[in-house]
Amino acid sequence: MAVKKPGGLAGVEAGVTAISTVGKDGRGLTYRGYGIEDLAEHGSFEETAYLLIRGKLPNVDELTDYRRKLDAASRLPETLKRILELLPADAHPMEVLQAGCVALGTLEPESPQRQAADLADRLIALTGPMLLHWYYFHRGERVSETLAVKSADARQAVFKADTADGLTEAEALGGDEDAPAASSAASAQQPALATGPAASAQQPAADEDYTVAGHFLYLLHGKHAAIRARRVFDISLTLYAEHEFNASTFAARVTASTLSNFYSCIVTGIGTLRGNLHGGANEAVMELIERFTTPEEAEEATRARLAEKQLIMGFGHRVYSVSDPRSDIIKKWSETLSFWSEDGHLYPVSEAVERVMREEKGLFPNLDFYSATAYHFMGIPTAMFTPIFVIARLAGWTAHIMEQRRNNRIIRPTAAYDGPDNLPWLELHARR
Ligand SMILES: CC(=O)SCCNC(=O)CCNC(=O)[C@H](O)C(C)(C)COP(=O)(O)OP(=O)(O)OC[C@H]1O[C@@H](n2cnc3c(N)ncnc32)[C@H](O)[C@@H]1OP(=O)(O)O
Ligand SMILES: O=C([O-])CC(=O)C(=O)O
Repeated sequence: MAVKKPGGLAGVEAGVTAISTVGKDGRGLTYRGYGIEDLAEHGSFEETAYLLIRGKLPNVDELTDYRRKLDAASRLPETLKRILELLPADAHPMEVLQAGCVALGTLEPESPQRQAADLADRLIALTGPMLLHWYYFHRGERVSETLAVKSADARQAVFKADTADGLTEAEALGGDEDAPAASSAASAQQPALATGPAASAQQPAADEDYTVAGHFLYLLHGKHAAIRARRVFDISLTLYAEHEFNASTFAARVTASTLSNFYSCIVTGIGTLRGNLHGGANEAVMELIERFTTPEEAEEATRARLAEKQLIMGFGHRVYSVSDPRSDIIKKWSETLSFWSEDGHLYPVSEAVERVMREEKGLFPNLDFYSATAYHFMGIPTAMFTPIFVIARLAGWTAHIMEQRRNNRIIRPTAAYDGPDNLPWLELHARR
């Protein structure tokens, strides 16, 4: 008998939400009524996280306070550092985050004084430092201690550089560094950088210049990153922040529906995000495309893989049928970053894979596809791509956990049984 393809709950309306809409007309995405294009172009990740968790965009004072709060929350407790240091160097980074999250839950448990929104802020601020502390500890450094001291000065310098009068576009795009590797193409095709945290007219005072994106890149590289990298990283966090009833969010809601605690919901989310059909796809994309040096090679290999019925990671989507609007945004930024990267050829290589997927399968790239090269061009190790997704999605998970708790009923569907029936009892000695 042929095995039926599982339904995977496709098309099933499994609940109600006021947090986001995905795939209206096959392509749209909104967070609490705001279009993803506006959030990515005009907003920052901190504004997005605030919006998702607190239900409204922050005003100037609220944003200043929120950045200050996240900055203060980004210091790792000593006990947590020691726990992270005990984890093996070859542990999976997503398990490091799960372990870190569980450990934090024992050190700073949920309570009436420490509720979901505050715990989410703490985790959003602390997930990057947790990952990088573990990562650098095994390379002989205790990064979060040394760099936390330096970072206050660095942030001042970054702020002054970003807002200084007379900064040319090229200087602003290049931050404190180099010229692009392919400058003529770069100046012709860069998306505008005039908005967002670096250039916003409402930029808070220098000591509130903390951003999750800037802090992560600073801790990773040990120096402040170019403005363009901080901006693109920030945009990617906004794009990754929320996506309705995707698998990890739904899993977190299932955990919330049993009245479990906040940390357990988040650990569920991290475990579900890890798989290659979901968040793990951005790493799988990188592992594939970095094998190719030319578009022709990529095209040939993609066709061969499709002929073998292999999946090409970073393509397709359960809900979008026309395109993933987040992909259009991150694709442009990946191209821009490619001009400054020694590995810039990976952008035309990616385009070649996209071309074949459209031609052969009618499939479009999802957010994970061009995020991979965007992160790679920023010098981020591939193993950190999915953990970065966690930092962003903490905002969406939290919004959903809070929503589930506000109007809860345990999530417990039924299954159609197709196993054996009416078997006679077998005594122990009679079993084979
Ligand atoms: C941020 C995110 O998490 S986005 C998702 C990231 N995941 C990936 O990129 C993994 C690759 N993509 C996939 O596996 C799927 O498209 C998913 C998991 C995203 C969606 O899965 P589903 O909605 O169940 O789609 P389904 O698997 O039924 O695909 C429909 C058809 O397209 C094919 N298809 C879908 N995606 C791909 C792909 N990436 N490569 C090749 N073929 C594909 C399927 O094989 C299937 O073909 P069939 O009808 O001949 O069996
Ligand atoms: O919605 C989904 O199934 C997967 C996705 O794109 C996301 O979680 O961002």
